[in-house]
Formats: sequence, structure tokens, C-alpha cells
Amino acid sequence: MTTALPIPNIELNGGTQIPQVGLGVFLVESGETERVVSEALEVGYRHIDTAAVYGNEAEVGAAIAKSGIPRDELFVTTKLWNDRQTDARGALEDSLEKLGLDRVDLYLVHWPVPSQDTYVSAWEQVLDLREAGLTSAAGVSNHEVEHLTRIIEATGEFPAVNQIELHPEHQRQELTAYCRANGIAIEAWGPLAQGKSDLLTQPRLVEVARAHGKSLAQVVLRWHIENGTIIFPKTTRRERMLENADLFDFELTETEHAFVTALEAGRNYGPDPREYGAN
Ligand SMILES: NC(=O)C1=CN([C@@H]2O[C@H](COP(=O)(O)OP(=O)(O)OC[C@H]3O[C@@H](n4cnc5c(N)ncnc54)[C@H](OP(=O)(O)O)[C@@H]3O)[C@@H](O)[C@H]2O)C=CC1
Ligand SMILES: O=C(O)C(=O)[C@@H](O)[C@H](O)C(=O)CO
Repeated sequence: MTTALPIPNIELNGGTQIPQVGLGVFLVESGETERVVSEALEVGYRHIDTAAVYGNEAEVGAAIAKSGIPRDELFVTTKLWNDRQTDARGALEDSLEKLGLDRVDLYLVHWPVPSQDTYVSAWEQVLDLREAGLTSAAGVSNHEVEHLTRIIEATGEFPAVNQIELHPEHQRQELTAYCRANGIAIEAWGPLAQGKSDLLTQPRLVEVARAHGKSLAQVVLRWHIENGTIIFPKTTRRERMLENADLFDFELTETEHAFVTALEAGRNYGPDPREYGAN
């Protein structure tokens, strides 16, 4: 068995500990995911973020089974897809079977899909699944303040996390402030803007990266870490797995951190959660 990378944990509001850096496997193809997750576990990752809709839970599970890493040293997140919001137990049982696990560490309602108007019930069911021990922590993804307010008012229960599109070009000030004020940990999806922007060629970041002997991606990921955000950048390349976790031996100066913050552009690359899933 391999040694875990030196990645700090963050404590979620129910007491569950989550490694602040993990590996995301969205768009890692069938036939490649097992190799990618095996390599990530081999180099020392212990946190994997997948979802039923990614179609690769079985390969994630195969990699976990072959790794020999004790279950309590791993952190596995999966997500309830939109078309199963009225059958969360069945959906999680299907995911667990594919993953080869008897519980996940974190289960998320993937999108609110307001047009379906079943996300409050989905949240209630995910809370029941936590009570039943099928997930250690319960959270949501892509929930705006209006969706969070509604599920919290309905149940009195705060999600452990909200997983949202978040990167220097899209910083979501109002939403992140709401989450922080309510003890909801923030997970950034697309922490590198999904490789769709010119973020990693920004001249100002080139200077910052050079000053620390780090890559531009590391500067952006370090900025997330300093904001207290949980990240799981996706990569299929072993050298980038190491690069993306090698964030804890340097600090951005206040000015450098502010350079990254100044890249806010109100630019999202994913769908609008108020609309996504609408027919
Ligand atoms: N809840 C939700 O709705 C969503 C959740 N997610 C989750 O978040 C995870 C991360 O987000 P994701 O959308 O994958 O986008 P990321 O911001 O993680 O970007 C991934 C892209 O960046 C490239 N990349 C990775 N590391 C580096 C590096 N060091 N230098 C340069 N390029 C790099 C990858 O290429 P390569 O593979 O070639 O290295 C890939 O093209 C997902 O995998 C998934 O788990 C994602 C989207 C939506
Ligand atoms: O990756 C995810 O977790 C997502 O929910 C989205 O990327 C979504 O599935 C999508 O593909 C939007 O275009």
C-alpha cells in the first residue's frame, strides 16, 4: 500500500473530515477511469469525487478494491442524478453496488432542477440516507441561495457542503458568503475553469508562478486552498496529479492572492443552476 500525500483535512459541519484536495473524474472515459483512479491512489490521493451520471462509478470501485487501502482512509463522494430525485435510496444503493462500498462519505443532490420541484424532497431523502448510515455526510451541489434557503427552512438541516462552479473568473461572492455564514463548506467544481479559459496563460500569474517555482495551475489551486475551498481538479495524467496536490509548501503573498482575485469576470463555463434540467 502507498503513503497518503500530505493534504490537510477540513471538518464538515457534522464532524466528518474531508481531505481538502481530491481527484475529480468527470469526463474521464470508460475504460480509463480505473487506471486513472488507481494511479491517483498510488501517488497518494485519498479523496475521489464521482457521480452516478459520470458512468464511471464501477471503475472507481474497481480501483478502490484493488488498492488495498483501508476503507476509513478513503473519502468517496457520489451524487444523486436529477432523474432519481424521488428515489434517492434506490439511486444510492445502485451507486454503492457499482462502487463496491456499503457507504459513501458524502452524498450530494447533484442539481436542484427547479422545474421538477423535487429538490426539497430529494434533500429530505438524502438526510434519511445519512441517518441510515449509507452516507457519512449529506450535501448538495449547484444550489443557489434561494435553493439553500428553501431546503434549510423545510428541514432545519444545513448541507455539509455545496459543490459549485467556482474559479477566479467566477467567484460567486453572495453565494459563498451565504455558505460561509451558515457553516456549509464550499467545494469548487471546475477549479481550473475546466481548461476552457485562458486562465493558465495570464501574464500576471506567470510572474507569480515564477516567483514560487510553481506552475500557473498550482497558483490558481493554491488560491482556492487559501480561501478554504475544497478542490478535486480532474486530470488523467500522473504528473499533473502530483502537481495538483503539491500546494502546501508555499503561500501567496497578499498582493499575489489579490492578483488572482482580480481575475473575476463573472464568467461561468457550466450551466445556470436556475435553468439546468428544465425541459
Ligand atoms: N457538481 C457538478 O455539477 C460538477 C462537478 N464537477 C466535479 O469537479 C471536478 C473538477 O472539475 P472539472 O470540470 O473536471 O474541471 P477542472 O477545472 O478540474 O479542469 C480539468 C481540465 O484541466 C486540465 N488540467 C488538470 N490539471 C492541470 C494542470 N496542472 N495544468 C494544466 N491543465 C490541467 C485537465 O486536463 P488533463 O486531464 O489532460 O490533465 C482538464 O482538461 C470534476 O472532475 C467533477 O468531479 C465538475 C463539473 C460539474
Ligand atoms: O459534471 C457534472 O457533475 C455535471 O453535472 C455537469 O457537468 C453536467 O452533467 C453537464 O454535462 C452540463 O453540461
